[in-house]
Amino acid sequence: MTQSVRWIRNFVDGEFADPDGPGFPAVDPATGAEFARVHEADRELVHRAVTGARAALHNGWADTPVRERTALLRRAADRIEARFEEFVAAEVADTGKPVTQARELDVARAVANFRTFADLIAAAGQESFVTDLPGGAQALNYAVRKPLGVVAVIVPWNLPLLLLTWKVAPALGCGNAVVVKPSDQTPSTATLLAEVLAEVGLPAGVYNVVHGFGGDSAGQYLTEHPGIDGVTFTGSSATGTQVMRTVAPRVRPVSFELGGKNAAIVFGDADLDETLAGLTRSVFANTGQVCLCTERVYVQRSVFEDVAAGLVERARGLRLGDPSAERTNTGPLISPEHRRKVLDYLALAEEAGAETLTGGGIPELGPELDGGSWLEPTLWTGLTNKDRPVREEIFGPVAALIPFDTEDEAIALANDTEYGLASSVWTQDLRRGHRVAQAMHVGMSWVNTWFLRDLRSPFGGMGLSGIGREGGASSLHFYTEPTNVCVRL
Ligand SMILES: NC(=O)C1=CN([C@@H]2O[C@H](COP(=O)(O)OP(=O)(O)OC[C@H]3O[C@@H](n4cnc5c(N)ncnc54)[C@H](O)[C@@H]3O)[C@@H](O)[C@H]2O)C=CC1
Ligand SMILES: O=C(O)/C=C/C=C(\O)C(=O)O
Repeated sequence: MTQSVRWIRNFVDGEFADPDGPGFPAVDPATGAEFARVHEADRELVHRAVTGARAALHNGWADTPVRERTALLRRAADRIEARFEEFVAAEVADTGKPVTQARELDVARAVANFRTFADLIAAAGQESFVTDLPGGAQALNYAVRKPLGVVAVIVPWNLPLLLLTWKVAPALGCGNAVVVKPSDQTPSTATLLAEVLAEVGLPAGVYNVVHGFGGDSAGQYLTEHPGIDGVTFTGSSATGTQVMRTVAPRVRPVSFELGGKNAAIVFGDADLDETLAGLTRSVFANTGQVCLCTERVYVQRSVFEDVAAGLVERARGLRLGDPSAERTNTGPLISPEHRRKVLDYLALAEEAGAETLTGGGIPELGPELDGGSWLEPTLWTGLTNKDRPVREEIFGPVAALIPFDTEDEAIALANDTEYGLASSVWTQDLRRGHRVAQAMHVGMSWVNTWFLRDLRSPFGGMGLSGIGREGGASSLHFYTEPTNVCVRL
């Protein structure tokens, strides 16, 4: 008896569309096994999603009272909690990430994203100014914030649900309709979210999902569509550039969170244990596939050997293996293609004369995981800022350790990059911590911690790392357009 195929479907105008082609495979990166087929949206389906979104705005969603929209966000959070383990299982199947991480980071953050933006939007006020005029008269200026409109939400595969809800929650809360294009590699949780949002009463057409690839597929069809009013995108800098070109003729606003080549600076006075624990997270979390991950570790010469030895020990202690096992804390890379890219950087590092302190190869994890995209956590010394593995985003469980002598030298080395996303500074001298953190040419600068998030704070990068910020008031600004009203009193 042939088993029936499990389909991951597009959600358009309040309904799951029936698959009408061969689709493409959904593959478990831990094993390499196909577990479902994904319905690739064609141009016509993307068009239906965008026009359905526009109709939903006109049919009342954009004018729904804020208290109803925020109540809906809260119900969505409750419903994700009720279906928590389904979301965890879907995220683990798509990414191969450890189940513990999916629970503690990815799905927990999805709930927090909905609740935080419900709170923020419910409490948001509006700008107003009283303007003094000659002769004692006055005018009142106030800005009314309106939804941006139909927002294209394009997200990558590394933190699929976290990044999706980070954008969808404020977008919906501000009264927009969205068309979501998840990565072809991680289609499941966006689809599950469609079920949840329908269950909690979101009107048809307000949330749409179109599956597919980038160029010549759903991503391009969506960004080319004249009916979208803005794009929020997280992914590579190269794709960000492409999206920007596509929307430029129609002058649509973009919010881009792109790549990083993030530095950590470790001073001689840093608490060694705390620093090693922090660096282990910042280099290897999610197998190095977080835009915030550290790939350059600058260490003051006096503690270089201790930091290198300690980090090697901790890297070797990471537990790669079956993602569903509670003890596993490190998963595979997302795909064979991505592992090929990371392996190419390993070869480049060797050519540049790097010493590999640990890792550098493909681990043997047993026959069940042989088809997965596994890679050993890897640390190098002997590279400089001139070498490509120290200049280009690798997006894997790898970092270069580089010594420095003075604070000024550390700042110069860390800022010697075209990216500008995140940094971390490790020191017990808090004056220095503030000073160096502020000198970093980045959007997010941590001191004695990493990836500690307050969702009210601005998040994003400069240079090749992006345009604009999301989080807190920054999200509310991106997902709305102000109309300033000036009344002569
Ligand atoms: N948050 C981050 O900083 C991320 C960085 N990356 C980096 O990007 C590299 C490539 O990974 P990809 O998955 O190819 O990332 P990507 O940036 O190409 O893809 C991200 C999203 O954009 C879509 N997309 C791609 N081309 C598009 C186009 N022309 N128009 C509209 N949408 C488009 C994709 O389908 C996906 O949903 C990785 O090796 C990594 O270095 C990848 C994922 C996240
Ligand atoms: O905490 C967040 O909102 C986002 C974290 C990570 C990314 O944006 C990323 O890896 O792209």
